[in-house]
Amino acid sequence: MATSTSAHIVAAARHVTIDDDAVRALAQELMAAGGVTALQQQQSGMGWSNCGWHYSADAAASGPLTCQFVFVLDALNFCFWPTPGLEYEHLASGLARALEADPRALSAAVLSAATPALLASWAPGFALPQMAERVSKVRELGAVLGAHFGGLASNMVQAAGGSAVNLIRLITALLPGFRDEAVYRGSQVFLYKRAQIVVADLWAAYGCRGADQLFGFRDMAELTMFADYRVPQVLAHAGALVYAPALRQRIESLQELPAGGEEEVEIRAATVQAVERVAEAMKALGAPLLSVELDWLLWHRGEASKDTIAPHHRTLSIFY
Ligand SMILES: Nc1nc2c(c(CN[C@H]3C=C[C@H](O)[C@@H]3O)cn2[C@@H]2O[C@H](COP(=O)(O)O)[C@@H](O)[C@H]2O)c(=O)[nH]1
Repeated sequence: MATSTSAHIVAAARHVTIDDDAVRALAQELMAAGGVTALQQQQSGMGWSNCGWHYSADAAASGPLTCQFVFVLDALNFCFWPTPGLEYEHLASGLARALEADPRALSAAVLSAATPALLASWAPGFALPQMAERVSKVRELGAVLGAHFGGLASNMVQAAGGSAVNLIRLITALLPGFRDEAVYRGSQVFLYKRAQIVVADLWAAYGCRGADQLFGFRDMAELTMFADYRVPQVLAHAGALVYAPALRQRIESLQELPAGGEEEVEIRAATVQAVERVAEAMKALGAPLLSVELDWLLWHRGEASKDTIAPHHRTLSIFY
């Protein structure tokens, strides 16, 4: 769904285009840089090591805590940029420390009664932007897990029966905070960044299993990349995304783009499409990667270069 609706937008876009020569060049560069092997390294570590988090014991035993952690983390995995220096990994490591201190730290009861003080304790030293919004996202998650799944996100995952698409449908049906949708010139577009990243992070955290195992999925190939603000920054730097001069000027002068506006939706849709095309180009070069795997490669690349390349777009979002 995310792929098809974003394709229509790219065809009609006025502010963003995709440069297919740059797409091919980026694919070649990723191949030359050992993209696939770096990915395999990431896949084993999956960046979890960069959160200083040691729940591999729980994940190896197919425990429920890793799953609970991922759902809470990705319910909050948006819009860090308003707080200088705040990054995803600060929240990830803060949540991990909370769990290590008390395995009940992310129970549905605790989540349902979340307060700004509790969330602040998950990112010590940083003022989380949009705190009221973040508290409501955590309370929403706690209430739904308590009402429908015995308090455990792992029960929600089991209800999806090994299908990533079913899990995304469950998440977006029950948790309004994950309904990352827009109306672009009268047509509905589904981006579902956090709903998809929950599934991909679960898959990675439990060791990229097949559908025959708990926390495994048979249809990860159906997912798109996660339309955030870091990957478009990497694609624009590579010339794969080309912004109209007026838009480029707004982004480079750090002017905010309104959420749901034409420019923001075109950036996100073109990012989804451009990554699909890079994946196609890498497949043609002999490196068949899932869009989610290519996403991680590009995201980690963005983390490494974010302060040296042109700035990312700034939208005060709750979706990414
Ligand atoms: N497309 C995509 N966007 C991702 C992620 C992640 C973290 N996942 C990795 C972490 C451990 C595992 O290795 C996962 O792979 C965060 N974001 C988004 O980036 C944005 C910037 O965040 P920062 O630079 O912190 O401020 C923000 O919108 C945030 O929502 C991803 O993987 N892909």
